[in-house]
Amino acid sequence: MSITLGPNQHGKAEVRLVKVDRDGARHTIHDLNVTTQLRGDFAAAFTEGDNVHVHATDTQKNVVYAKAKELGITSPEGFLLDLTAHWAAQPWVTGSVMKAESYAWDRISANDFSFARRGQETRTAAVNRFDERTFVLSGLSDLVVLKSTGSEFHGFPRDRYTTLAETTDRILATSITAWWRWEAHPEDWNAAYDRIRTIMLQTFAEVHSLALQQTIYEMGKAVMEAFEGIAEFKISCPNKHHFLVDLSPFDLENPNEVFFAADRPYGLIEAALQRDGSTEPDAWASVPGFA
Ligand SMILES: O=c1[nH]c(=O)c2[nH]c(=O)[nH]c2[nH]1
Repeated sequence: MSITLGPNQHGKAEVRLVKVDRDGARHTIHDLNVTTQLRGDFAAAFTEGDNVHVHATDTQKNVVYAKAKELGITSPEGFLLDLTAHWAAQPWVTGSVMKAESYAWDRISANDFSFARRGQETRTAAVNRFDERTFVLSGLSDLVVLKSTGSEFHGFPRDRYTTLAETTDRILATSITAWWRWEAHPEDWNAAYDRIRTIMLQTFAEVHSLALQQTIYEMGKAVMEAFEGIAEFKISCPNKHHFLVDLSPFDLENPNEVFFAADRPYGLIEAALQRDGSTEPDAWASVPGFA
């Protein structure tokens, strides 16, 4: 009996790429999850552990980031064709498969550099009756927003464990989960929801952020200023880090254009805002994570 190696391929899966086109003040973003796989004369790596032909998956990842900078992205198909052409020209490669998921973002009103991810969020509500008292909570979850500039983070303490560089221009991105408690009901629940969502998005877009902490506080404050009937506002926001890719090994500059969108770990910033310091712990008892 002989065992032979059949079809095989190797590559990097789920390369999270965010490319910001910074042509003037109005930015455009491309948010892709790219998977690359090569086929060709690579059998020896499987059968012998001989890597002499292997295009390392790490190299394949680097090509994704470098080509995003060198050639730009106009469509997922166009970008994948560019990657395919690159690999077709390399030795030992006889075939490949390049795949991408593309996440769509809508511009937040007229803002030049703030976006909300399309079609992700959930509107939430909870009515909790407790000892003859009825509490109404409204909220939303998974409202994903990103601004490609207008965000800084510096001035934090440094000690021997601190490695984070200070920045005056970074991507700020988060997925908003928020709840608010109504002390007085609005006239129209649906209109109130739409308005609150808009206020949160506008505030995210317009506040020049010195920290995600500041941004989420300002969002809650703006909502509570617009709706006197809201007595408490609670918000939980992961800081979805976007790391600038170092393209200098490829002799490319990267002036805040090509980013690695990391999924974990993430910062987690949470806050509760209260009108006149009032809180009703019973009202929150049934909302996980928001006790
Ligand atoms: O907006 C931020 N808040 C933080 O508390 C923090 N910590 C960190 O590493 N990056 C950031 N960003």
